[in-house]
Amino acid sequence: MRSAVLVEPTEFELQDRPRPSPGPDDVLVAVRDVGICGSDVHYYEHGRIGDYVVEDPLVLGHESAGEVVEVGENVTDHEPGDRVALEPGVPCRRCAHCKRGDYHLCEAVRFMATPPHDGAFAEYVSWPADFAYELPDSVSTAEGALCEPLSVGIHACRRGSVGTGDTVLITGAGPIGLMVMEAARAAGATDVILTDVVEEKLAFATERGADLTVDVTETDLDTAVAEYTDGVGADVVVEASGAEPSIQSTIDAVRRGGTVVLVGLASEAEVPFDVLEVIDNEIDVHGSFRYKNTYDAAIDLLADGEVDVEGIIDFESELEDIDDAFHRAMEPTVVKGMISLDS
Ligand SMILES: NC(=O)C1=CN([C@@H]2O[C@H](COP(=O)(O)OP(=O)(O)OC[C@H]3O[C@@H](n4cnc5c(N)ncnc54)[C@H](O)[C@@H]3O)[C@@H](O)[C@H]2O)C=CC1
Ligand SMILES: CC(=O)[C@H](N)C(=O)O
Repeated sequence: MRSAVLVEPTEFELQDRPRPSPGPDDVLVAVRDVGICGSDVHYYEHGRIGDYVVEDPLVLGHESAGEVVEVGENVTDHEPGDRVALEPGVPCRRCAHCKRGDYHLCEAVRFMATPPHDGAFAEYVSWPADFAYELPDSVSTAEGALCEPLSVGIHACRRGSVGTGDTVLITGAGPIGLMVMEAARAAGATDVILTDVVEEKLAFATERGADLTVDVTETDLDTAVAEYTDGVGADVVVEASGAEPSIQSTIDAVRRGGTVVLVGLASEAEVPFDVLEVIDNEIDVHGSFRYKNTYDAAIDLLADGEVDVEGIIDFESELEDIDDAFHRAMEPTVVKGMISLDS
């Protein structure tokens, strides 16, 4: 089968690898659509993210969906022809975190495209059947693939308890910030503010329904949020840029008693944070790591037309053009590139 393998930083090789055989509890999926995530681009450029280092050739891609072509002998809930979205992190199912339901925090998780585990830029993937979610006819496989970043958005909104009538400030209008906006709207937020440092990203956020956008290179965020909320502050702030000044700004922009959710990964682990403001204003600060139990919700929201994920796709490329696709994905105004496979 055709596989795009990262053999060195900035070097993909198209290899012919053996087609995997599904284990007894697995489905074999013919991959149809895979999103290019910022983390794929980071591995491509630098060969590592923090402690995760690409030491051996690696297949990238963890936002994927396709068609089931074979099922293992124990699989009863899928059959060939089903179209499925693949949840990319499979936990051990036995550790304390898994047993208490926090399977996304499993330290032995096998997460696609995180070294040493291969991802989905390949013709076929064999995957545990219970981490393959059937797509209804109305949901495309491109949308199925984008259930992954949408899941990050849903989990972040759950972590922030976003609810009806809330004003939500999202810092960073990349794919994750935009998916947080979709999830926040679906959770009942009535006012959504997005920030960025790239004008085109903010224009796109406005097109997609942001009530207010703030270019933080030109406008003071505190002042803009205070004006919009009559001096109260945002109910929930979701940080989705990873930029240090943006992380720091969350504390001033949230209302007293409000919630800050940190999603963006800072390039340095230590970011100075005003602890006294957190205490004085009784601000809840939550980390948000990937997601758990979000795929069913994501698919239902897509099927009901409650969220739009396909609108963030800038371009689709074939597996053979993956090098070009990664270069396009690096352009600052591009939100989402996809790799599509036909057979
Ligand atoms: N916690 C988790 O489970 C996950 C975290 N992430 C992280 O979330 C962040 C966002 O992911 P993507 O949208 O894919 O990244 P991205 O890089 O495509 O988007 C980030 C956006 O933030 C903007 N930005 C940069 N500096 C800013 C500032 N000072 N204020 C406001 N906006 C600023 C950029 O122009 C860009 O549009 C990244 O740090 C990524 O690593 C992504 C997936 C899962
Ligand atoms: C941090 C990422 O972008 C990636 N989706 C992951 O969950 O590892």
